[in-house]
Amino acid sequence: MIRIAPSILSADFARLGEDIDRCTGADLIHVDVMDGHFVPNITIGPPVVASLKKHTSVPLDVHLMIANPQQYVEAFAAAGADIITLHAESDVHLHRAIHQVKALGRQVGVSLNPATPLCMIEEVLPDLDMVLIMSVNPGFGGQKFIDASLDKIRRLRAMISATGKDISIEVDGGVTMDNIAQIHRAGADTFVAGSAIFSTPDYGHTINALRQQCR
Ligand SMILES: O=C(CO)[C@H](O)[C@H](O)COP(=O)(O)O
Repeated sequence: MIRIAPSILSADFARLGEDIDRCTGADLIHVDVMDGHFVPNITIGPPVVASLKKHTSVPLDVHLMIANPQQYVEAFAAAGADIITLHAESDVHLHRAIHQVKALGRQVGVSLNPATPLCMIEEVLPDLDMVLIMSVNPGFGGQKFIDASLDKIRRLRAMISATGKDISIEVDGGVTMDNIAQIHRAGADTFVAGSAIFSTPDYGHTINALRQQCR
């Protein structure tokens, strides 16, 4: 399975619906929620997710880069998030937060910043639908892929195989036409791409081309 998830962080926020419509062939729409505390940028909240849910049938992959995620999980689930991803660094009670998302009937992911080791999620890995490896320091689009992420993805794929469960590896940050095949070979199956898609004239064509690079 290969999934391409355009990150709307790089879209035109004044034309969000139109930009999403132009993402033909997208498997997920990646929604970056930033609060100015956990990351040094501020983006959007549940009302925008609710509007997107009415606008598109593509599943919404909501990435919470926020402090106190447990406080907001219910609002994002009610707004229509299909996948809710929390940061391991953002909640000391990660097990409780994960099970809060599952109890709301949503798929759950946990994300790790580049400096966070995989052992942070060892105990909860079997409970997850997805692990999101940040391959840039979160907060901004258009950054360069951190090469050390490749080895981290390989090691995570081995950890997941040992669980015997079907858990996705999503990679976010600096994914381009030139490196997506290598990231896929390392073990990732879900690819967030912001500037690589929204800086091109034909988003659907670029999404298809990114997918073809992995074949
Ligand atoms: O989470 C993010 C930044 O924190 C973005 O999703 C990510 O950076 C995508 O942008 P690009 O593909 O341009 O690197």
